[in-house]
Amino acid sequence: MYGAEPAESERTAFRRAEKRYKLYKTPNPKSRKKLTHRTTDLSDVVDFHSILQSFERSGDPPPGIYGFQCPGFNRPVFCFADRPGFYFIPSALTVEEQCHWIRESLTTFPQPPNRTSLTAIYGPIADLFDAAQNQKVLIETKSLAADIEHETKNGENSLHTSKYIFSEAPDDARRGESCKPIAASVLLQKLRWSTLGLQFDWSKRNYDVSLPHNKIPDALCLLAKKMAVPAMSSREEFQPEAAIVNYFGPSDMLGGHLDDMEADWSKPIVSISLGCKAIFLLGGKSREDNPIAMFLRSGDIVLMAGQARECFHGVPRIFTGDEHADVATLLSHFSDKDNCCFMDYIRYSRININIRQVN
Ligand SMILES: O=C(O)CCC(=O)C(=O)O
Ligand SMILES: [Fe+2]
Repeated sequence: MYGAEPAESERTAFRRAEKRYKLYKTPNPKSRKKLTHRTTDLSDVVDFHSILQSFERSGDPPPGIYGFQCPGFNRPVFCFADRPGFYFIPSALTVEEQCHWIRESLTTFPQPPNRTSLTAIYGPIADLFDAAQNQKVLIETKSLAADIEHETKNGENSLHTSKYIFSEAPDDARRGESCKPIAASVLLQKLRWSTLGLQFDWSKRNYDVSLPHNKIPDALCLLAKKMAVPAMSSREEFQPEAAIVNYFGPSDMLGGHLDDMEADWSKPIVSISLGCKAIFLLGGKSREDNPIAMFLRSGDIVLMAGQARECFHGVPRIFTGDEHADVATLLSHFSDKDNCCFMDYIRYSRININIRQVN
């Protein structure tokens, strides 16, 4: 009672859970130089894949969880009794579909006019994944830089021009460059998000409808409409208008937050997991509520609608590497020569596509 105040970082139940599951590096007792990962107690993490297996065998879900069959779905959908509006659809996507959306997330989705986490620094840059695959480098070209300065001075819109381009060889690059070339592969590792459809402005935490954008791709729109059905009333259809694609590397995490910039919270956020396994924390309406921890694997889909839209949530942990990532089947689909670059990326990464109705 009279003990020291808890540190700021440990104040809330949500923060304590994040600390419990995040990746920690500790000194390796066997080697003075190397760091090792601290073992994490995963015994409280809900595993919907094993729940699905026993549910299909016996029809009995664990206490506090219920499963139901939704028309058009060949697998049951699960809910928590005390988190209305949250839906978990295990293995919603086939491995072929997962491969398709991983390819799209890396090649098409980061293309201008879609903005990415790199746009603020380099302007719109095209064909990042292709450039990384072909060992290209990003260079700043003096002539283009001068053009853009001229355009900007004349009040013209330079949203579609960038003074940075990818170049084949460092030798070529040296000619026009005014700063050090950056390997496309390094930039790809730094890619954290891209936005589709209506563009989300992270600095204002709002949708900026004045920014140029394309409509959400038709196939993604169709998938989201189909997957949203368990969370929609039978009279309404989900209308996807925006999507945020998150790219996670081995030590990345997404802190506890609410997604509250959409007008109608009765509509779900459709959230697709691809690549390495992760832990998802679903809190309550206060950061003081104890969050539920669950595994998210490639192909799982989560819906958050209604009351669940008011629940804090986050991703404190990604499991990379062959042992814990649960990506063996996925990797085997990418193992041929033409796809090995996707395999190299996804072995150590997770991608999340979350699709939203904004208005
Ligand atoms: O990565 C996830 O599974 C969740 C992503 C998320 O909550 C968000 O982008 O708002
Ligand atoms: Fe979110």
